Amino acid sequence: MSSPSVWHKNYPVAQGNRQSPIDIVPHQALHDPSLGPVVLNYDQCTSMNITNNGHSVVVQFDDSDDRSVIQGGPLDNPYRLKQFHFHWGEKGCHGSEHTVAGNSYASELHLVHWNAVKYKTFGEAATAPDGLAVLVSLLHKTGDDHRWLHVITDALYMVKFKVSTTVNCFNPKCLLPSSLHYWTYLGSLTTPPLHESVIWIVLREPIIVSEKQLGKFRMLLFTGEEEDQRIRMENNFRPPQPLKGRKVRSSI
Ligand SMILES: NS(=O)(=O)N=C1NCCCN1
Ligand SMILES: [Zn+2]
Repeated sequence: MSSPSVWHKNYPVAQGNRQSPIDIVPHQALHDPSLGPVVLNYDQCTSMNITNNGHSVVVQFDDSDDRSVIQGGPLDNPYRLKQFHFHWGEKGCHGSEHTVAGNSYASELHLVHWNAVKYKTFGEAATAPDGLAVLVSLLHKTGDDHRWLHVITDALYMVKFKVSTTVNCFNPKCLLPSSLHYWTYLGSLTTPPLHESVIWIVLREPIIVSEKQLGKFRMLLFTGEEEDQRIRMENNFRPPQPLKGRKVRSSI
């Protein structure tokens, strides 16, 4: 994938008014008492496979019905879970896309949902201003393993190259922190085509992961087995973008 600094050449919206990620400044966020809790109804068995798609590792879900949805919070409809994926760095505490008061985390989990009430397909929703909702878990590196992340990190060796393997009955609720307090703002996809179609819901509390678990993400490759070059998949994060007058609201 090309560098974020040149994306605007092919995707002028990269310099738009609601781009993501952003730096979240907690004391500048507006507490909005009308913001209710986000409600997650993730059916256990809609996960299907884990894929190295050449720029991240993605767990896909069966989104043919409303078994796994998010609703409430800033959302006017239930949004259907389609996939989750991660962004990470090459070392230390860099790798998240959103930052909090200028501080980045080692990695960031994106749970991608689409508004199947208003739109017929994910593709259609992905170009609509209220089409997508992405729930974010920030991954903080300390010493301890995350007890459930190992289910994903233990499968990564099977998708070292750009391939896919099955993942059954994985409920991503286990990758969220105990508190569902969040910041929310209107933004975009953080990868091309950078559509300005995402309602972002960033959970305030990070989850704790270990260096060993992060290391397993970093041994993934951007390249396929048949390619001569072996390019490690790391630093697949876009840096914070200008706020352009947007307001970030807080649930608490
Ligand atoms: N990092 S992101 O904003 O979630 N970007 C995405 N691009 C395509 C499909 C889903 N998500
Ligand atoms: Zn993402």
